[in-house]
Amino acid sequence: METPQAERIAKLLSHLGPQTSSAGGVYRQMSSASTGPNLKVAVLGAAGGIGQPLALLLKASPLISELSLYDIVGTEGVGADLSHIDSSPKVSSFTGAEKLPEALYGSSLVVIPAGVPRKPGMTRDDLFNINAGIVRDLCAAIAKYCPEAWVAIISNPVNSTVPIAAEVFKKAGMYNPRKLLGVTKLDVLRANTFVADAIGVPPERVSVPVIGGHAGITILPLFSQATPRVDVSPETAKALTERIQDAGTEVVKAKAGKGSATLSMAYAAAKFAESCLRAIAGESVVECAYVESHLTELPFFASRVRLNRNGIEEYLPLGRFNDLETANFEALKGELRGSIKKGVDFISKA
Ligand SMILES: NC(=O)c1ccc[n+]([C@@H]2O[C@H](COP(=O)([O-])OP(=O)(O)OC[C@H]3O[C@@H](n4cnc5c(N)ncnc54)[C@H](O)[C@@H]3O)[C@@H](O)[C@H]2O)c1
Ligand SMILES: O=C(O)C[C@H](O)C(=O)O
Repeated sequence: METPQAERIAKLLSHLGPQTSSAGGVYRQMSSASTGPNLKVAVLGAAGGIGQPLALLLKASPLISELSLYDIVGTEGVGADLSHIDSSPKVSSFTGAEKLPEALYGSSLVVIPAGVPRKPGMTRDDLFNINAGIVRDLCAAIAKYCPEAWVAIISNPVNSTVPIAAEVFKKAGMYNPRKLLGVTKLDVLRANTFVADAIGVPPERVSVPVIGGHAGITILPLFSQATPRVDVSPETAKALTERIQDAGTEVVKAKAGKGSATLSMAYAAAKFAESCLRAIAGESVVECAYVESHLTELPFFASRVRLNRNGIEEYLPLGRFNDLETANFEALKGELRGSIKKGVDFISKA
């Protein structure tokens, strides 16, 4: 049952996000679970382009008791602003490394959008030199101060930053691969949107699994497993695949030096976080995520996973590929393997 307060928030903010095929818009989903547990969620990089709208969306979640905002600069202003919204989550703000332990302590879920974004002409891998160290240090703190937390990584290059996190956690002796998730949800939202346009149905009704990784050709949408049925020519399927693979670059170009996707990413991350919180609360939830995996010969791979209170409960089979998907699957392996190795080596050879 929705509480009046949650209902108000849902109404006030519902214009910001469309309904989804699975269970309604992000606010509606959050409100409908208003009787859920009290959970602390930490956002690391909370004052950034993704962090701020993500924090706003999470402030509307009745599943959250404390929204802990952390950044190396400017967190207090964001926190003060959000704290005036009359929704349940209590906002706490922490700036600077010395405040990180307090920001993390007691968290059930840590979402990490900290790090630099791309500028036109860059690949996600070009961010490695800066973001690898940021993710390493944040994960070392998570290992110390909230080792039981679920960790959702947004910082690019995701194909490498998730293996980095895994290695840091292994070194700390607390690694649980079932609770470490690379956020690839934006690829799913994009696939749903572009396919909906192509087949002439509302995007809310479309669900396209996207597997592989989160960079260029490693992003592999599976139209053959979409609902509703995607009946398009091979040429259209190829063009759609390429648009989904290049969608991040499309936004980087359009922002012309002012960063990469922030608003769509915040929306995707809020929905993803909500799925994690629902799972922590005991629901069974299916999401696509980039995780340590044995479904392929690659040690990390994005696929559909079923989440429950312990993290990943089940790695859903990849299913049958059509010819285009088979070719794309073969094509992505080299790049993804290289990105994983680069992340692992960054920690193990340090
Ligand atoms: N996974 C995805 O689908 C996806 C989508 C979009 C962007 N991204 C990535 O997310 C990251 C953030 O993008 P953005 O647009 O929000 O960038 P941004 O520069 O606007 O914000 C990043 C924030 O991180 C903070 N930060 C830097 N170092 C930090 C540290 N050590 N600890 C805590 N915070 C720190 C900065 O102060 C800043 O506020 C980028 O790496 C970008 O490529 C991923
Ligand atoms: O493209 C980027 O650099 C950001 C993000 O990974 C995206 O897919 O939008």
